[in-house]
Amino acid sequence: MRQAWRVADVRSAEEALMAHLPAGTLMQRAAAGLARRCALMLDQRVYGAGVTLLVGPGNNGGDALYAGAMLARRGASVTAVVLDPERVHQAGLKALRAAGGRAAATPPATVDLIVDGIVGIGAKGGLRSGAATALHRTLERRGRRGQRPVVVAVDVPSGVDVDTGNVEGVAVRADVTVTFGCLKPAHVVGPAAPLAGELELVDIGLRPWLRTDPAILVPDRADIARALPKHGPGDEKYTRGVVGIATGSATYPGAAILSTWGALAGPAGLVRYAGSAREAVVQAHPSVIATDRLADAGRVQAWVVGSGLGTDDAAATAVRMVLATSLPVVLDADALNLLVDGAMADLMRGRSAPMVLTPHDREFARLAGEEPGADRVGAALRLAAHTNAVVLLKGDRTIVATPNGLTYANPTGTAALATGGTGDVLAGLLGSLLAGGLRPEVAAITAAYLHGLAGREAARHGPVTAPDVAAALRPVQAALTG
Ligand SMILES: NC(=O)C1=CN([C@@H]2O[C@H](COP(=O)(O)OP(=O)(O)OC[C@H]3O[C@@H](n4cnc5c(N)ncnc54)[C@H](O)[C@@H]3O)[C@@H](O)[C@H]2O)[C@@H](O)CC1
Ligand SMILES: Nc1ncnc2c1ncn2[C@@H]1O[C@H](COP(=O)(O)OP(=O)(O)O)[C@@H](O)[C@H]1O
Ligand SMILES: [K+]
Repeated sequence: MRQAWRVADVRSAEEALMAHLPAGTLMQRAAAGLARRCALMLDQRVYGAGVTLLVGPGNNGGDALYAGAMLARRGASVTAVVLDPERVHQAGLKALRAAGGRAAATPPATVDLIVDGIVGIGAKGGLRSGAATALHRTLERRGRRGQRPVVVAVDVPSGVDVDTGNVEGVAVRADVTVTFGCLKPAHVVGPAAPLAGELELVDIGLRPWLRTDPAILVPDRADIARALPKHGPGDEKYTRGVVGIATGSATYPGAAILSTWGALAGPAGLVRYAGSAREAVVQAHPSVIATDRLADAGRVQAWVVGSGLGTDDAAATAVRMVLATSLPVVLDADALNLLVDGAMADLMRGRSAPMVLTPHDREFARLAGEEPGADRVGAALRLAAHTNAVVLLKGDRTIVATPNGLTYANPTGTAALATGGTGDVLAGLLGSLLAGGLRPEVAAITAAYLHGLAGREAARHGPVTAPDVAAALRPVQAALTG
């Protein structure tokens, strides 16, 4: 599990660590890691390479200057575009000059590599106009072979909000971000996350000094493989768990087919369907046991209710019946819209069994009374605390937040999933994982992770539809569990 810490926690840890080290040690460690990655980005052809440092007024600029000095010593032609000469890191600039580098007001003609040292964890808002102009000008330059310059961001891509991952205004889009000590939220959530490009974490000895809980957890393949239930010779369908699906309708049978499809790709031993799309579901999935009425559905270990259900009386009755059980529940799409009703919301808040709400931004706004806004993690945590449910807030980097303050971010998102019906597949899979006995937050992040992998897998074969995503869920799990 990768972990991200907020700026205040990083600063406290840095202070504690620095008290034990000679001045400047941390910056030297950071710069060495940065220079090593820059050389790699130049395919180790450092001699003669055109390197432009964009240098802001703080320590982020200092990192860039020391790394630039190391590259200059290896024969690179290094130019520092200093944005605020009065506040530049003087010792760093001196080191660069001593190594044969130079400072200039504008970038040189040839730029193979841009080092973004404009601003790091001291950033406020989007890039200011001077920095934005220097960035754009440098990006217009070309390298020795006429190629566009590679962009390496120092710590974070400049211009992003480090604690929330929000981006307002101009920000750097990096090919690689070399960060120090630990990841920060902007690397893993919000519109900032894709701007970081590939992430490299340089160990500067900070980890033992990070004494607070991380703000965000990011699972990797091994975490997800571990979380998936293992089946053995003693298992039969009921021990694996049964998932009940109350989605879709005669008007929207597709939602029912897609959510049962997602459920069938999960660990549950049996999928039951209850609703007015019964015939269509059985035709599409012969292994599903289907009834018209929820009351006749039989025993399950978890329910999925919502997508394609509509918001009429029958839909409200289905949601109420599911909420009245003491089973884990996934509330998706129309179920979320019905929760806006006060009595229904009270019913939800009064439950003690696990619940997962799976809103996209508009559903979130209806439920919470406002859009998730700039701080998506904060917004998801507030809704989770208010509803006493795990909240899976969909997006490019889907967030899972728990009522007791834990946050996960999914790293496998892909824009290929931004197509009708993929959310239904996700809800079904999530229900199957709940029925399989996973804790709700683990089920939620596991579902999001697998769903993202399936989206990526489906996209390898062309434009993606929701059935493609459902069909890819099994092969991606097979690849994951080996
Ligand atoms: N503190 C430490 O021990 C270490 C810090 N390191 C580096 O130091 C950085 C933090 O340095 P600082 O605290 O000096 O802060 P920064 O270098 O991130 O920012 C400093 C200044 O940038 C300007 N600025 C803020 N927002 C801006 C914007 N949107 N557009 C243009 N300019 C803006 C402000 O004048 C601000 O004071 C880290 O990100 C990392 O790169 C590393 O050297 C590792 C060790
Ligand atoms: N721009 C995007 N990039 C990556 N993933 C996205 C994007 N937009 C939506 N998604 C994902 O696609 C899925 C869409 O779900 P949802 O909005 O409920 O669609 P539907 O109701 O059509 O099934 C979610 O898993 C969401 O995280
Ligand atoms: K930066």
